[in-house]
Amino acid sequence: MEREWSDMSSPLRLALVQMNIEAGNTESNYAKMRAKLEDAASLEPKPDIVVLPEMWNTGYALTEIRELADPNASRTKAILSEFCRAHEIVVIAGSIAELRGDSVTNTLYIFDRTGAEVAEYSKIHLFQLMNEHLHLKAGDTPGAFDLEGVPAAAMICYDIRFPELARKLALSGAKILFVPAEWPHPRLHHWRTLLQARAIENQMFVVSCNTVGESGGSNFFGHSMVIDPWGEVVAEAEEIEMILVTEINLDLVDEVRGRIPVFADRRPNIYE
Ligand SMILES: O=C(O)CCC(=O)C(=O)O
Repeated sequence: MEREWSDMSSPLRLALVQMNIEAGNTESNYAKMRAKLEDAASLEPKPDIVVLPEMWNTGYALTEIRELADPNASRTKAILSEFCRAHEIVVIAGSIAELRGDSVTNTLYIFDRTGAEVAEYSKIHLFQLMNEHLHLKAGDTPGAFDLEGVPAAAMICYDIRFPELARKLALSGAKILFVPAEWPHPRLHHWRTLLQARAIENQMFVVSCNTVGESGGSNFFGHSMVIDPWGEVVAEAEEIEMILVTEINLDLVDEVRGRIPVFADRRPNIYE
């Protein structure tokens, strides 16, 4: 019998595609992504959700990003929607550089098992250290969405430095936070600590998918991670191209929230 997503007692099988991205070479990146998606779909057992990293279509080729970005995400949407429908898999489609009118956004799409687009989220906090603010347009809407009955949310890379955004998403009910990223050396310590902190303080699963290897002059360390609502690392990738596979049970969110009632104990009238 087909499993109901709203049946939280069933484990969810996750596959995180940690890959190297060739900055500026969209053809190579689309071809590689298609091959990795097929690899993920052929895993036994088949994953429920496949997660992709940040800006996988272009990498950080920011000075030529207008020419490279996918106009209205149409190429990306066609490929991913068809993949999801064919394999009955949900895809958290990392993010892509998308041309919208005169601007380029760093936008994440989510497709359900029928291939329907569930939600989109554009990165709210642009990373000045890598000049994102000079080339990209920031989003202004938090990424909360419903994944076939599961309250979920997304942030992109640098966004995880902003606990107030994660808290807002948790308060909206999110039990699982997806974080596509292109997070480079030397800040592995920040990456691991911030992801664990977001999981602990909000008592939710954090599922982060990073890129790996040299790209556009930066070195990305991988270490994609799945962290449970206690802050325990359920799975962590190495510094190589790989698909990180694991299972989670969303029941744990309610259990942890029941044991330490952080949300009930908040006193927002004092600090908000
Ligand atoms: O915050 C960081 O250290 C890395 C962020 C980043 O690389 C990004 O947002 O693309």
